Amino acid sequence: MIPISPDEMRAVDANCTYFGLLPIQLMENAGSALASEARRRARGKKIAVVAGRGNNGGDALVAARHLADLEVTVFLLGRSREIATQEARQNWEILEHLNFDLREVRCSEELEPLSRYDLILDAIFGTGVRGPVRGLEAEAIDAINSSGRPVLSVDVPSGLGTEKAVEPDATVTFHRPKVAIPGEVVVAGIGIPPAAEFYVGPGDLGLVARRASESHKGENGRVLVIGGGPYSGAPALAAMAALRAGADLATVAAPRNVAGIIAGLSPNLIVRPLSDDHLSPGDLDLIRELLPRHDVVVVGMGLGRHPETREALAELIPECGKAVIDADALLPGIPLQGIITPHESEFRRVSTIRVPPGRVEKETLMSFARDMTLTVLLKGKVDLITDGSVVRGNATGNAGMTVGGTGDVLAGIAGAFYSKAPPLRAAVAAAFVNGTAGDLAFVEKGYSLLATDVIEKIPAAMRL
Ligand SMILES: NC(=O)C1=CN([C@@H]2O[C@H](COP(=O)(O)OP(=O)(O)OC[C@H]3O[C@@H](n4cnc5c(N)ncnc54)[C@H](O)[C@@H]3O)[C@@H](O)[C@H]2O)[C@@H](O)CC1
Ligand SMILES: [K+]
Repeated sequence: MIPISPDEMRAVDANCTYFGLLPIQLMENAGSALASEARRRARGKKIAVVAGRGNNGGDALVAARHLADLEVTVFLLGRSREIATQEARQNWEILEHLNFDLREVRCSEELEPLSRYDLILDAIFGTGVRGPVRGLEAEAIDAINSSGRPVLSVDVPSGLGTEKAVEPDATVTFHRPKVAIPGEVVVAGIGIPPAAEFYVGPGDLGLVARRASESHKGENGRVLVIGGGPYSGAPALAAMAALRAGADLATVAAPRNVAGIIAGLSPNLIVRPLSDDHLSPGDLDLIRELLPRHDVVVVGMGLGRHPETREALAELIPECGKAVIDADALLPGIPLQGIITPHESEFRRVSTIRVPPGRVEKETLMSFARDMTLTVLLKGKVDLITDGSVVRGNATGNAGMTVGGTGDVLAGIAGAFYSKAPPLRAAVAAAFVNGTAGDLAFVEKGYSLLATDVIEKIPAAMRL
């Protein structure tokens, strides 16, 4: 089984909630699995639960209820009114109502009896531990380690990754192995089906959209859009979407015939006119000047098919660093890198793989991405996103989004996220935000929906 980091696990949990699989259900499953393992290991009836005030403690409170036929004592570190989550509090209150042996611990002396138990469940901290462990929690870790009794850690040994951690006999970890747990590890399923890790949700957004409150202008992404020619709206949509998705700066490099129109569309955009009515090799010096001042290049929308444009792209794209490649830049023979955002016929064109309509299989997409060292976001009813090793699906979006321009919006959002996150995470979150913004716009506009309506809903989609 592939290990999972705390951040990724938090994203899975958040997505489960979005799909209606609630934390209280997962906690019940976790506590039940934990109780089975504890029962298997306990050499006697006396079980001590040492619980912190987060959900890790909550898991162990559930286990205490499942072990009610044994002699269970719960040591809660701190006061019950300080329990941090609704789910853990609810489980504490059940035990209180049912008169379980509950002790609110305020100093480490109250943990001395630990050496008299047959098994200790360590549930002080799980994946939510932050910074150094001090005070009562540190003393409780010492008390567990010096108890001389068998210890079963819940999810991860408490304090793992900090200077002070429990050294258990074994750990029951939930769903998937967590990174870097030493010693014996038992992985317990908690009812999260593979589909809950395949489909994209707001947890994926959490993995890219965090912004440090003290960040400066430019630190949240500078996106250069290269597009336009036959079309003027496409690059403007991509650039506006990048700004709404959190980029600090969006520059559009566009052919001179449309540069003025684009600049007139929004005062938020910086527009650099190219030398001709299409992108040509003569523009490369200007673009090379712009590249170091941007983090990501979003290229292709509305460029048209002039042979000189093709020549310019072939030379330019390998110099772009992080690139989101879309539409008219998706041609065979033009080098690809970073993220590509084809719909199905563009995918056929660029990959030269013969697939019947509606039949791009996950495996085909993955092996193409792997061979080309690319992240592919294949737009469809369910978008498929892969970097060749992981494949994800995005089911947000609606039939109203077949209107022109929504693909440009998606590429712009992907550009904004790619400035801050690795390509797979950026593409996954962009697909979710674009589709969700489209769904919010559809509620108001129905089939009259326009790409600009989708852009206006990006902020609401990002608040999910
Ligand atoms: N969220 C979910 O859907 C699920 C979570 N689960 C459990 O929840 C755990 C994560 O729960 P939480 O996110 O509540 O976090 P934890 O229970 O790991 O710990 C967080 C608590 O400890 C406090 N804390 C953190 N660092 C501290 C430090 N250095 N010193 C003192 N106090 C500190 C926090 O203020 C918070 O109250 C997982 O490990 C797993 O056991 C499971 O119930 C399964 C489902
Ligand atoms: K723990």
